[in-house]
Amino acid sequence: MNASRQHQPGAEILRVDGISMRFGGLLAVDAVDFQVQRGSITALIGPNGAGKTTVFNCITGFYRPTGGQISLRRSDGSIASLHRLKDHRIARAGVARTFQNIRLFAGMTVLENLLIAQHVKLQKATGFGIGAMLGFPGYRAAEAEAIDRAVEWLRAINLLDRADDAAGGLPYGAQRRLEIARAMCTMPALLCLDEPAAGLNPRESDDLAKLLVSIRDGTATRSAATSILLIEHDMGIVMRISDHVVVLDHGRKIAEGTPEQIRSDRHVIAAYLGEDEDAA
Ligand SMILES: Nc1ncnc2c1ncn2[C@@H]1O[C@H](COP(=O)(O)OP(=O)(O)OP(=O)(O)O)[C@@H](O)[C@H]1O
Repeated sequence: MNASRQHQPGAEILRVDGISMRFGGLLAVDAVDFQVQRGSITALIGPNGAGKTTVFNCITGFYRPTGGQISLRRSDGSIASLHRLKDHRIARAGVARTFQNIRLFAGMTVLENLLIAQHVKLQKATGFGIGAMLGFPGYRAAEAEAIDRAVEWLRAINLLDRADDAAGGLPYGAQRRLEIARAMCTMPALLCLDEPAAGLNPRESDDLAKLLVSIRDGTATRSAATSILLIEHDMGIVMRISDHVVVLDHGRKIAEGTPEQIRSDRHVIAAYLGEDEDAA
């Protein structure tokens, strides 16, 4: 599968401008810039401790960056300044994420996990009022839509036959796919995935790669094509599905480009081999 595509310059959905994050005396992220093009898969890679998760946490509002700006350009052209928003507002602005460790509601069913992800949309349908309890038509319509969307995603991740099973009882690879489906049920403009292939066997990794490409292209369900930013250590997946790769080392961006460019970049090779660059 050669998933890489060309993109129009300036069609970015996310712009990260010089963000820095300091923890006491440690500058974990140092003036990092990059963009995510609309309809692309962008991978953030780098050795352990490079600052990838910290950048993610700044984008998704878990940390407020010490410096710099993060802007999300929505499809209507409006811009959300993510560095100024709290995490729940960032989610509402159209950014969904998954975590390194699976965070499903293990005791709830597979279907319930996908419905609960949509509670904000359901609340909105009744103006965050009592309409849900009274069964107002607006709420009923939104509820039917939420179920349809959940079923579509269950089909896309091959878990329709497990809809009523407890999420915690699914095999690990299926739980990872369910997490992604749960994030997609919020209909994000940008999907941020933190090490989605961690712990997967080769077949599960292959399924994941196909799922991510179909999310990018909008062919997984009837929902729109969705831009993806992912942190991933599995270089097989990164090189196979990414349109653009950004490489961090010691909190700084050391390279970016297509998978082919990154594969042969001497700074990247040196960082992964742990060599002193001057000696490389
Ligand atoms: N909350 C925090 N408080 C203090 N230091 C932190 C905090 N979070 C991260 N760090 C430090 O910031 C640096 C970057 O960590 P980060 O987790 O962002 O790296 P990473 O590239 O995601 O690494 P990995 O691939 O191992 O997950 C590390 O030195 C880490 O110890």
